[in-house]
Amino acid sequence: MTTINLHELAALDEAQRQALLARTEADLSTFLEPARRIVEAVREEGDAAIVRLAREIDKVELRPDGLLATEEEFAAAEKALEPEVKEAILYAVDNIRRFHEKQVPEPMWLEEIRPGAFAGERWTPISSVACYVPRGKGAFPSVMMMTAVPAVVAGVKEVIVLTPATPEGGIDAASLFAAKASGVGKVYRVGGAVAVAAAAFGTASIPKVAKIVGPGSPWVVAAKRLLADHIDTGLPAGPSEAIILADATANPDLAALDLLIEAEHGPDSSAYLVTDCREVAERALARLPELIANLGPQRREFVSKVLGGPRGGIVLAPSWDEALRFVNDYAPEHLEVLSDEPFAHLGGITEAGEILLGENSVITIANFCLGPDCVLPTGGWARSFSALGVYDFMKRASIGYVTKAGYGELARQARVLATYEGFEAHAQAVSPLRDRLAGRTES
Ligand SMILES: NC(=O)c1ccc[n+]([C@@H]2O[C@H](COP(=O)([O-])OP(=O)(O)OC[C@H]3O[C@@H](n4cnc5c(N)ncnc54)[C@H](O)[C@@H]3O)[C@@H](O)[C@H]2O)c1
Ligand SMILES: N[C@H](CO)Cc1c[nH]c[nH+]1
Ligand SMILES: [Zn+2]
Repeated sequence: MTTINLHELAALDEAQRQALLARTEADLSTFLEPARRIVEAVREEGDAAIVRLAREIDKVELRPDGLLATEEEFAAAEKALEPEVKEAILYAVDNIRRFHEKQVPEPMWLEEIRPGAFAGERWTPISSVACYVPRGKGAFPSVMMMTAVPAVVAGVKEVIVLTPATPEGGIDAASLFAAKASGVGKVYRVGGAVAVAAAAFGTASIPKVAKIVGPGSPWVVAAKRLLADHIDTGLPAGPSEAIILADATANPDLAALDLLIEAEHGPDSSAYLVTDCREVAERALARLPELIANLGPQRREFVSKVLGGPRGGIVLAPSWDEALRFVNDYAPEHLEVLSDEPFAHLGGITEAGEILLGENSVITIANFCLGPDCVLPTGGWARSFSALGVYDFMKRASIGYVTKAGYGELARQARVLATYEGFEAHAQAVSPLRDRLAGRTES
């Protein structure tokens, strides 16, 4: 029998409230040291370490020259999959592509900021990126699509995928099919901290890349933290988390149903139903046991651990403002707003990776096929990071152009500031000496 937490916010002191806001990623202490040993092994031994660590950690036999998925494996995956799974993947890829194509910025803009002073920006794709697709507590063709599609839309030349092998040494069939549908052909069987290190340093068979994106277990998160000086590790995406925010008009049964969605990812996930309505809280609480009983043993164990543990359950706020304050302090990865008037609440929500409005906008739909990316900042990082998108696969260069006519005024102002900061060469470069060296009359 699962015990589900009912936290009455008004009865908590500040320390107890802060404890509810904490996430698994806040304490990586048990992962960092072993992850450091893994990273060093991959740096020193390359593919040999990948094979050895796959055997030791994942109990799977790999060949150093067999890490890359073959054409035969892609073909076999396509053959093995049920038509309805392939159709759903193609449908999702289409929506995800449509959404991300909307994000593509103008390649360049240039404005005349002052007479003769032009300034702007040019966007170009990052040259090489690794998409990490988890496969520990389940396969994630969804993450394959959500990472690969924006990379391809952005125009990244070298997109590779890193994903743990199946226990038989293969690669999940739907993930392979999704890679191909997304426009990516290089999929390597390597996972966890090993994969992050391989992307950072490169090995004989895996190319070193400029950036790694994609969510993962604390092993992946720990390795990214250790390797942040070697590779761009992008937005922090760790164990999944969600808040269902429900007002008095919400259907409590749906609130209970949707609370289980992200809680089932694993015991390290976080999930809260936040409401200011006691009736919604109590009716959802009463409904949960039967919904949990519908799940298989593993998912039942995960949701029970989350909803009865330190990072889950129902939060009853003394007012709607307090409910909103809790949500904004938490900065959830996924936020589902259950209300007859969900748009009325949008203005009060300032910190969330994804905001899904109303009872039809179910987290499940957004996780798989609505279009926006399901790779989102966790651990409170939604305060400053955004959902994965085309921008994560591109960078901007500032562009400047000063005409002969514009030069004089800009040079005068710059010389004053350079002199104030004590930069003599800076000042000299825009002094009358420049005019003489350029063979023109003083400006
Ligand atoms: N934030 C997001 O956008 C998002 C999206 C999807 C999934 N997720 C999260 O990603 C995570 C996926 O985790 P997962 O476990 O399913 O897959 P994973 O691929 O991230 O982790 C499995 C790998 O971790 C490594 N590992 C496992 N045990 C280890 C040990 N004892 N020592 C060293 N390495 C070890 C292994 O290499 C293994 O292959 C989940 O927490 C899920 O909630 C987040
Ligand atoms: N909820 C995950 C992001 O936190 C995405 C996902 C994919 N499959 C199931 N869920
Ligand atoms: Zn999910």
